[in-house]
Amino acid sequence: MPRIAGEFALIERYLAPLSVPSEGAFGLKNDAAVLDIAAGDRLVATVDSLVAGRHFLPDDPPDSVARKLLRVSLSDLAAMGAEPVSYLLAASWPLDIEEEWIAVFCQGLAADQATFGVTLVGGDTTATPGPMTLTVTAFGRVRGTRVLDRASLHPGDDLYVSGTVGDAFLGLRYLQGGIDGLTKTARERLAERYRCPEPRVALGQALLERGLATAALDVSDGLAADLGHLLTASGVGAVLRLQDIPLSGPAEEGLALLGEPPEVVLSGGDDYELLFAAAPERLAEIADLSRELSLPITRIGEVCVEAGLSLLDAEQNPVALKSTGWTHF
Ligand SMILES: Nc1ncnc2c1ncn2[C@@H]1O[C@H](COP(=O)(O)OP(=O)(O)OP(=O)(O)O)[C@@H](O)[C@H]1O
Ligand SMILES: Cc1ncc(C[n+]2csc(CCOP(=O)(O)O)c2C)c(N)n1
Ligand SMILES: [Mg+2]
Ligand SMILES: [Mg+2]
Ligand SMILES: [Mg+2]
Repeated sequence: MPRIAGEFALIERYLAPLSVPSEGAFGLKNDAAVLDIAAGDRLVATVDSLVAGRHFLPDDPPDSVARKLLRVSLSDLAAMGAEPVSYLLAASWPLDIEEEWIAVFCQGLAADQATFGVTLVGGDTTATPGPMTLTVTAFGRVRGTRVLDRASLHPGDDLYVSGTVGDAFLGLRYLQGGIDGLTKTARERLAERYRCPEPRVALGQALLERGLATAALDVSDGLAADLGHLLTASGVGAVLRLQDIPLSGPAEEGLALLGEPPEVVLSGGDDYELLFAAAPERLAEIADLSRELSLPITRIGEVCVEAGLSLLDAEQNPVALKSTGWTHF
């Protein structure tokens, strides 16, 4: 007895309703989607896959898996300064998946489509004998020719990060049974930050529109590793001040219970915060933007001429990192 009514019944029942706002999706009944793009705009495209057991936990709630899936791609659009528009979904469902799982997964997509103003325009459905693998290709737009990129850092630029760092990493450690004694508030907050990142879409667009950032990216692998990508792209180095790295209360609680030093948050990853550089004279405008968006934006260091990343503690002593971030191989 198949657990699923059938491939096309699945598409029609759960996925086609998500495509309704887009004429070019043809109700998910055509060979491909047709995307409108206004004269003078440019399309920004990004793709990321999430694999069960590798990017999310197999028992994570299906609606939060959907939201994380969409949000990690929206975070890449944010890092480019783009406005999210639409997305494709390629889903490889395990052979024994329950239809109810997919129904709740699609409710998560619907909720985030409303939150971020995006529409499903197409995709692909397969079954797999392996772990669930979900891929979103997201499309965004920018007006004109400029985007935020990774390669325009200048020595003397300030480095900033949005939000707080390390919550998702500590959330994963907690969900894997690795932190005992967290308060209920901290447990909920850290788990939520792991399961459902907040793509900084408004921040990315504002940085681009106001010409504030000289380079930007979103932190997925780990702040230190991702900063390394920025530095390499521009052929410069950076100094980071450990005491300025923004930590949430729950993250401080988690670190204290683990007995681990604060610098572990720099390599944890899954933050999906924006890391960007700006000329020192833009400091006040960045503070204004932070207030406008009700989003902390913290200055954590400076770009320098000497290559490499140097991390300093409160006494200006160098701190060595055991790892800079996540890599798959
Ligand atoms: N298989 C691939 N084919 C083509 N380009 C790829 C492939 N894998 C990665 N890239 C490109 O390499 C660059 C770095 O990819 P990466 O996945 O690290 O970026 P990201 O999506 O910002 O980070 P993350 O995947 O950790 O969220 C991107 O420009 C991406 O498009
Ligand atoms: C169950 C589980 N174990 C480990 C991690 C940590 N992790 C996996 S991939 C990745 C970088 C971003 O992915 P990618 O580079 O593939 O886009 C990170 C930080 C997790 N999220 N879930
Ligand atoms: Mg990627
Ligand atoms: Mg990215
Ligand atoms: Mg990565």
